[in-house]
Amino acid sequence: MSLIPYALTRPFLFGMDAEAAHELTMDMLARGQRTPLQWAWCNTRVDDPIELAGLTFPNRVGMAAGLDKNARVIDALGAMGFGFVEVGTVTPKGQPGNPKPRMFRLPEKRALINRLGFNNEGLDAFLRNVQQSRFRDQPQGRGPRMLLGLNIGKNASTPIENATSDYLTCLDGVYPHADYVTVNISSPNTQNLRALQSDEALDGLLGAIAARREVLATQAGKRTPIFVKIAPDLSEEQVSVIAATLQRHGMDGVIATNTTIARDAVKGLRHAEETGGLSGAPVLEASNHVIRQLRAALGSQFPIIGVGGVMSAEDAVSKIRAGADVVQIYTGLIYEGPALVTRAAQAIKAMR
Ligand SMILES: Cc1cc2nc3c(=O)[nH]c(=O)nc-3n(C[C@H](O)[C@H](O)[C@H](O)COP(=O)(O)O)c2cc1C
Repeated sequence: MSLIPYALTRPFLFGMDAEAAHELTMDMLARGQRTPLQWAWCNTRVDDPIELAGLTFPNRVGMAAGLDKNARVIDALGAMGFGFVEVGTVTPKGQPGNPKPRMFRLPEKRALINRLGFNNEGLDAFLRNVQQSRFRDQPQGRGPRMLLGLNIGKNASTPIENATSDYLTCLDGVYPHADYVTVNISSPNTQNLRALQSDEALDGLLGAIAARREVLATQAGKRTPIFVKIAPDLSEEQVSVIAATLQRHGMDGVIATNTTIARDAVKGLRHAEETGGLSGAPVLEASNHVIRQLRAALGSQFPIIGVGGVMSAEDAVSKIRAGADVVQIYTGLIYEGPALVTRAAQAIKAMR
């Protein structure tokens, strides 16, 4: 168990602007990781291994993308007991993202709205950080190690017609270093990005990615699984077309879902009308609905990573019941702290 209860830390962090609190926490995690300070937030990793997409996940709770966009604190997050940690979204070149303020708390609904816009230091810095992480050095004989997912996107300045080229640049870079790669086509904060989820665009993008993966697999001598991350704001028709396209191109899994642009659940609240993606409790049902549709369309064997609104152990269980094989958390970590990781992983383990 961690030494400092999050109940003591949270009021301090919530007293600050949301992005400033994020930056402060990231700096603290970066300084403390791989040192005795890590005891402040570490949890024993729940041992509940599962085979998925040819990988052994040590348990079924992961860190969702977007918290650690530059892959700075992989080891700190690993110490929280996650079975897998996804970092990024990284873009080929560094970029500042949207003007601040661009991250808002809606505490009445345990939610966040963000329009960060893939602020990150770019692929080279990202890969240097990934290579400095030490989580793969875990001694043998202590169960399967944590897995690392690397999440890729496109620069804001790249016209959408050239998006494929950005994804391929990132894929080339991250491929040898990833346990899995996530193709993020569902952020609401990069203009037209979500249009890549539509039939022809998706077909073209995934065709190119699948072809490049064959080349990379030969070069690297390993076949790295590729997951595709989708939005919750899709019709049933769109979900079924996406499901068929993923299978046609031999993708290894789907991550459902990203943040939502819907606001019905938060109407009237302070910040509710801010532009961006809404995450946390209000997105749980919408995400679970997409997961149920995906499971029906994809059959029982296709890997589904469920994400969106996991704020409690019960929410994590609801995602598995909806058809997810494993789950990820972002906003729940902000509201509940690292102890949620263990609680969720234990509750899922108890379902067996
Ligand atoms: C501040 C913030 C930044 C995010 N950045 C990314 C990102 O860069 N790439 C990505 O794939 N998802 C990103 N996400 C989406 C999360 O990974 C997740 O899919 C979404 O927030 C729903 O999960 P949650 O309700 O547990 O937060 C971000 C979410 C938040 C709150």
